Formats: sequence, structure tokens, C-alpha cells
Amino acid sequence: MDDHPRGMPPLTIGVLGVGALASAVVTGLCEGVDDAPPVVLSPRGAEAGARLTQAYPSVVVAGDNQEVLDRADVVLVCLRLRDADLLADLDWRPGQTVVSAVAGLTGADLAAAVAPASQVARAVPMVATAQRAWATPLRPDLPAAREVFERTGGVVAVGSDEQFDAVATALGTVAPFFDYLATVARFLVDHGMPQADADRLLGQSFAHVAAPLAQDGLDMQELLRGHATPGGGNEQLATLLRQAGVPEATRAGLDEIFRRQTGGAYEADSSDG
Ligand SMILES: NC(=O)C1=CN([C@@H]2O[C@H](COP(=O)(O)OP(=O)(O)OC[C@H]3O[C@@H](n4cnc5c(N)ncnc54)[C@H](OP(=O)(O)O)[C@@H]3O)[C@@H](O)[C@H]2O)C=CC1
Ligand SMILES: O=C(O)[C@@H]1CCC=N1
Repeated sequence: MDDHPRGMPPLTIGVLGVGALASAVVTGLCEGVDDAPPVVLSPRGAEAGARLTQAYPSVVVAGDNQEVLDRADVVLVCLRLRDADLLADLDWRPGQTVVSAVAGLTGADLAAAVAPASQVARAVPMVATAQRAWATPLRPDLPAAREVFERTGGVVAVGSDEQFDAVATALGTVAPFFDYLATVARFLVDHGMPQADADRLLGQSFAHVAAPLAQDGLDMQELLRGHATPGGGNEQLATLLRQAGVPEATRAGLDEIFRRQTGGAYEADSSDG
């Protein structure tokens, strides 16, 4: 199953957990695609499932989670961590490829839960897969998993488990970004601007300044310098936030999430010596 020669019919992709992320991946797989792969969805998250089956003829909803496994060559797990225990209650096939996007489900726990399936990988697809605008970090780089994500913007093969875990942690930083913007918007509202106008103003501003982030040759420090006019508000706020300990708090938060999501696997063993 791993070796899927060119010219063969596309692999059947099963999806366990049909929420925001799965909807994005399935959209990327199917939207405007002539040879969209067959996709079998788990029945929970019925609204998203109904939307996807209506939009794409190659997508169906299974009667239960086991049927997803029984019909699929590759199973993409998009469950929340708290629901991932159900993986161990299903009957997996040895030749089946399993790809988990579940943040905080370690490679070892995943492998144990889906045995005897032994082709097991972890990935961090993001919602930009819907526009095929995201190269998905993947480890290990299994051919059947790659075949799925080549259809949604490509793959970044990550070189080690530790790097993969760090990538998964680093990409879980989007909500605080919106929190930051919400704080700036509140400032505008407190000064009399209607909320919708404040949101639109900041949305336009940040969509524009973020555009260079998608370009080749990105230099983050250069962007920072370019936006920090000496003596201006940008420079002053960056300095004030640094002085308030925002970088240290951000780093401490990342370290804590990394520790939780990896079960402390990369911490030095204090019992040594
Ligand atoms: N959103 C993102 O951008 C990213 C998310 N992830 C990871 O992907 C996973 C999913 O995230 P997201 O899509 O945002 O979460 P959602 O809550 O949107 O989706 C989870 C889905 O799982 C369904 N579900 C719950 N219990 C079961 C069950 N017993 N059997 C089958 N399906 C079930 C839920 O259905 P119901 O609504 O009926 O409860 C829901 O539709 C998480 O682990 C997250 O960490 C990783 C990268 C990016
Ligand atoms: O919030 C999360 O945990 C996931 C992991 C990567 C992006 N979002």
C-alpha cells in the first residue's frame, strides 16, 4: 500500500474527526480537482460532513468509525487529543497507513494505539491546506502520506522527532496572534471607534504587512527593522513589550506546551548522576 505506482487509481483516504482541520484538508483535496481522491469521513461532526459530501462527489460519510478504516488505504486522524483514546478500540490492518494530526499525541502512543498498522506518521496540516497553500510538515516521510499532502500544497519532510514536536508546538501560536490584535482593536474601541471598523482597519493593515511572509528569501529581522522607524510608535511598543518580558513569557509558554505535548520526553533525566 505504501508503494503506490503512478497511474494507479488514487488511494482512498479515510478521515477520523471531521471538524475544522479535516474540512480544510478535504477541501484542498477536492476543490476544483478533476481526479479528486475517494474520501470516507467519520460520521461525527455531521454538519461539516454534510457540507463536504454536498460539495464533492468523491466524498462519502461512513456509518461508523470502523467503516472508515475498513474502506481506506490511508487514514488521517483529525480528532482532538481528548477523543484519541478511541483509536485503540478500532481494528486496524497491518498494511494500512495512519497519519495523525492530533497535537499532543506522541508517536509512540499513536503507534501503540493503531497496531498492527505499522505505517504510521504524524503531520501538521493547517487550514491553508484548503487553498493548497500549505506544505505539510510530515514525519516520517511515508509515500502514502506524502501522496495525500502533495495534493494539498506539498510536504516538508521533518528531520527528527524532536524537530517535528517543536514544529507542532511552534505552529500552535496562531490564537495568541489574534489575541494580540484583539487587544489593539479594544484600544481603538475604547477611543470611540466602532468594533467592526476597528477590526477591519487592523485586518487590512496586518494582511498587507504579512504578505512578504509568504515570499522566498524571507528575513524576519529585516522585516522587524523595516517596520521600526526610529523614534516611532512601532519601535517604542516593541521595546516596551520586550521590557515587560513578553519574549520570555512567550518562550516559557512554548517550553511548557512542548513539555506537555511530548510528555517531557526531551527533558534531561534528573535521576542521572
Ligand atoms: N485546526 C487547526 O488548524 C489544526 C488542528 N490540529 C489538530 O487537529 C485536531 C482537530 O482539530 P480541529 O479540526 O480544529 O478540531 P474540531 O473540534 O473542529 O474537530 C474535531 C472533530 O472530531 C469529532 N469527534 C469527536 N469525537 C469523535 C468520535 N468519537 N468519533 C469521530 N469523530 C469525533 C468532533 O465531532 P463533534 O463536533 O460532533 O464533537 C469534531 O468534528 C486536533 O487534535 C488539533 O490539535 C493540527 C493542526 C492544525
Ligand atoms: O492548536 C493546536 O494544538 C494545533 C497544533 C498545530 C496548530 N494547531
